[in-house]
Amino acid sequence: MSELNVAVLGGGSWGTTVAALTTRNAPVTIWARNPATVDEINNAHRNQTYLPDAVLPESLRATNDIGEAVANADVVVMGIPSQNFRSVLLEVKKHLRAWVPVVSLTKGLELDTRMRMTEIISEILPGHPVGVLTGPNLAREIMAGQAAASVIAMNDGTIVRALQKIFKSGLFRVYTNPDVIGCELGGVLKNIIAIAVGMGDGQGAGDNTRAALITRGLAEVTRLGVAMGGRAETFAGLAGMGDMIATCTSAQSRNRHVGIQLGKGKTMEQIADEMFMVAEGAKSAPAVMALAEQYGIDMPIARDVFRVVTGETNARGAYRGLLRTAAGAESEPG
Ligand SMILES: NC(=O)C1=CN([C@@H]2O[C@H](COP(=O)(O)OP(=O)(O)OC[C@H]3O[C@@H](n4cnc5c(N)ncnc54)[C@H](OP(=O)(O)O)[C@@H]3O)[C@@H](O)[C@H]2O)C=CC1
Ligand SMILES: O=C(CO)COP(=O)(O)O
Repeated sequence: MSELNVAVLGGGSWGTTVAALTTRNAPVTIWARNPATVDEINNAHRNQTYLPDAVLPESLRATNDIGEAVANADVVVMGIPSQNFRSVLLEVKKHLRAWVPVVSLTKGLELDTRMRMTEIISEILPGHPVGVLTGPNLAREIMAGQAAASVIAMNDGTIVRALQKIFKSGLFRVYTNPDVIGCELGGVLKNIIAIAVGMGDGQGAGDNTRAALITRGLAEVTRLGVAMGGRAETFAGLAGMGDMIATCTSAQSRNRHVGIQLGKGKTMEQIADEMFMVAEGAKSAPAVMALAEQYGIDMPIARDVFRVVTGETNARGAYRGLLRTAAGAESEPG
């Protein structure tokens, strides 16, 4: 057992899962804003809303006092959706000791600024080591005891190895990677492609179509990711292709679910009304398109998802449009 105290912020599906996994290696306090969630984790060792079938470790302590969670933390883990990330981090800043590493679990961009979560951390907490934990990691499956692999990405080679030891366990293999930008963008951008795949699946598209969308999707995600400073090989690894496959093919994916509902003819408003969990791809699509324009990258699949989630067209129209696009060389966009 490590002596490092870990604070996980966010009592949703993934925050709770990472907190539960990490109790195997370190003392963990999870902060959730909802007192009922805190009470349920502390007393019933469950989080029924987000992880209905899971029993949580008794050693996992929950609080809704952010200061209590963070003041003695040696590592802070942020499991907060991207549009709320900054406001929670500003609260963290009031209580955090100097130089404590901050790890993001979040797979989205801030809409107003187009910033990655690690950029927000560096802006608000300058000097703190910053990393991401990311990969093909569907929360419920991991809580059900299925094996999975993930990547902890950080620039500092010494700290990243210490963090690897905190997060890894028998069925949860954690690899290190120095490419923070590539790993983070792999997690963000695959969500948009999962919506596209869902849109096809919702309209009854075939397996060949799904494979084509995933492959061409990965190509456009890689082009933007490399232009923004990520390494091409990262997008062929767990944080890129791995997460793309899991999210684009899983019945558990919220982003793919949004796509399926769009494919069946529902509007984003109807889907959002019926969903209580976050689907980051729908939120981040405008920021992704703005970045594609800024970096001069053609992203036809992401563009169609953007047009559907913003109501400019519907899934049927977008799908027909994709089929009308003339194909060039495989190495080219389109
Ligand atoms: N679920 C998964 O399998 C995986 C998710 N991720 C990523 O992890 C991030 C978190 O997602 P996930 O846990 O799944 O989301 P969920 O939708 O399951 O839960 C979101 C959580 O965030 C909390 N929250 C939202 N806004 C605030 C706020 N302002 N202050 C405090 N808490 C807040 C919610 O609290 P409340 O309940 O009170 O509303 C809830 O506990 C996302 O970026 C997602 O892409 C990454 C890998 C896997
Ligand atoms: O990031 C995830 C799996 O790695 C979770 O995907 P969804 O948010 O689409 O459920």
